[in-house]
Amino acid sequence: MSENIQKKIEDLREELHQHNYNYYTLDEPTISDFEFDLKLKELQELEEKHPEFYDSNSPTSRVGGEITKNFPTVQHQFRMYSLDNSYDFNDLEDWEKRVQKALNEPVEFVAELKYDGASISILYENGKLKEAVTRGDGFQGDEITPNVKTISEIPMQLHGDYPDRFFIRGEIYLTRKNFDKINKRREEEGLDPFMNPRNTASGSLKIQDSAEVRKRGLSAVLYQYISSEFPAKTHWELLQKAKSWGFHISEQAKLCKTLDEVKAFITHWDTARHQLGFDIDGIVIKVNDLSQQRTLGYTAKSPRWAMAYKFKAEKVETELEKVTYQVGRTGAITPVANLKPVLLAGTVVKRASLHNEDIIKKLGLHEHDFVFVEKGGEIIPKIVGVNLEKRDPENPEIQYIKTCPECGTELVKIEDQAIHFCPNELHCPPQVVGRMIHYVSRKALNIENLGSETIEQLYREKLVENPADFYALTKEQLLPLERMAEKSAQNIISGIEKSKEIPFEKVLYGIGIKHVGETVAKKLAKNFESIDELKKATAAELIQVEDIGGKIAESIVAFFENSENQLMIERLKSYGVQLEKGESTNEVLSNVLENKTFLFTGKLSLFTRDDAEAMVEKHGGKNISAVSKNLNYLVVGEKAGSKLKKAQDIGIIEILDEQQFLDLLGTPS
Ligand SMILES: NC(=O)c1ccc[n+]([C@@H]2O[C@H](COP(=O)([O-])OP(=O)(O)OC[C@H]3O[C@@H](n4cnc5c(N)ncnc54)[C@H](O)[C@@H]3O)[C@@H](O)[C@H]2O)c1
Ligand SMILES: [Zn+2]
Repeated sequence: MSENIQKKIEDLREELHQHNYNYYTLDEPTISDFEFDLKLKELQELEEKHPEFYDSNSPTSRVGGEITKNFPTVQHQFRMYSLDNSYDFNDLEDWEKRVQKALNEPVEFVAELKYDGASISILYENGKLKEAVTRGDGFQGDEITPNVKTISEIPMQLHGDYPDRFFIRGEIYLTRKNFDKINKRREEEGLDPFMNPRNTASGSLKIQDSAEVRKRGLSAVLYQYISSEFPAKTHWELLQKAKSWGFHISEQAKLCKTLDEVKAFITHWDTARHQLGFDIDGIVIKVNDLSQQRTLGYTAKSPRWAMAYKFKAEKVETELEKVTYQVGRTGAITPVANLKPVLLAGTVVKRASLHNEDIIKKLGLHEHDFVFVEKGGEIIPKIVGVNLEKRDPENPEIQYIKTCPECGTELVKIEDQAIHFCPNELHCPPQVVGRMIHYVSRKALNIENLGSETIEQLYREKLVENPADFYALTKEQLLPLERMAEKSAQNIISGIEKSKEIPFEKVLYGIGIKHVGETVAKKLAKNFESIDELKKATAAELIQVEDIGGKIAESIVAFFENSENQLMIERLKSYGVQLEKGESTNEVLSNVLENKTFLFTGKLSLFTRDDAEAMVEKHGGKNISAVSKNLNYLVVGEKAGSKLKKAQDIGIIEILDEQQFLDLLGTPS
């Protein structure tokens, strides 16, 4: 019996650890927050009943995030906690009773919107933004100051009578408008859209290049002042002060004298939230008086003086009109449920994604079923169940299609993948267009002004069918297209012309050989002088190249065996596209670093990481991505964190500062 319970507890812990990792580190949760919270609660109850299985590492007693290897690690001077959750008024009333009992005096609350983003702690010294750190595991976080400085709502310089040194905490989030913008751009570049604003905001903060972060257009709201001394007696006053120093605080925060006022606030925002331009996942209720907060204190994971009330995802019932199938630009088939329009979470929903055949089978969908639709963390709502009572027994089960709805080719299903594909890569219309969109995208041939809509039009007019056709286009052919002005036509033509200067490795990525992404293309370009050399290589030879496995090798061979691809390559060559290595890619300055491996960590000030890595290569060395016994040199900038520690532990790795690295190259700085 107790063995069973122990196993159950351990399984739940393991499962929740995995979900934490998906959510906080990968920014790609696989279950809804509600489901996550249910499991956490189940674990909590089991642990309470069985204290013999206590573990301080359990997801019930730790904040779920972690630090990453990509930024300097900073210890939090004041620990960052999570919040206790409640999903109904009963839980909330229980919390209030506990608070009243502990304090035994009147209590006021502040109710605030619970912004759905990523938490941040920012240190200000003498009115200047000094350092911004993520919550991490609550004890230490990633120092991401340059990224946070790109957010215009976070002041670099305060005004008014601010204290000399304090921390301010808040949430970094994305407005729905900026989220849509990002996804529109991704779509134009042929990339998959991001799932939801929360995960995108959190993921954006982890980008290494702050110029790229700036483009994301993040927002911030600040909601907690922390220091060893407080310039006020209540949380509410602190918020007003923070505002006077220049911080963006939530306009909707409300001082509530009673729990009833709090409940009214919650009820109001449960529906009004859909009119906000950003996502909130609940309401946070805090005890206003700071000395009362101190009396209440903290549990292992959360303050006792605060409680989150989380909104449940709204669920509605509607009729399934029919299932249609979309063919993506990579040939992947997505089944889509077309629904009788219904109002859900403030928007009219007509479609829901069904993802793949397995999901349809799992739901056991029949034609014209009445289905339950929910809007969880995802952009597209999802079908979560069927109302069997309303099913007409005459209606047959949904049969998944066997052939491509766009080109009629028989679909294939790749082993251990749930998804069906149309294998007709070269002639299935969405795939043909997808390939051309990929060719012009920023990381490939970077042909500006040639967007996906224009490419679709050109394809419809039968002016282009593969990337080589771009080079035969004339301005006269472009001008009759819808919404095409003289100037934009000219820009497209010059953009195409300019792409002839794009280096070989990018062209190699752009021509769209399956499984050849940016990194593989770079590796190939390094090992083969020209496309002709690459074409001659056998699968066995290709596998000799670092990072090229059997799957990639076979795909490369198959690409060049195809006569249409051969023709396209010859045409690209005749137009002057770079199909062999230019001088810049293999520029060698010396071989002083031959057989030596390098890794850079911390904040570099003499050069950027990209430049440093390029220098290593130009002098015959190699960059590797992790600290291990195979590493010869770790070059450390300011605030190096876990990598430095690990290198010191291994003991045999030479640790250099930036100047010592330059000395090694014999380059005067
Ligand atoms: N779906 C999954 O796989 C998965 C995995 C892990 C966690 N989660 C979700 O994340 C939650 C746990 O995350 P958490 O520990 O960040 O807790 P939380 O999100 O429930 O609450 C704490 C956080 O709320 C934020 N917040 C927003 N507005 C605030 C305000 N006005 N005042 C104070 N804080 C405010 C802060 O960032 C704070 O750290 C779970 O409830 C779960 O729903 C989901
Ligand atoms: Zn097809």
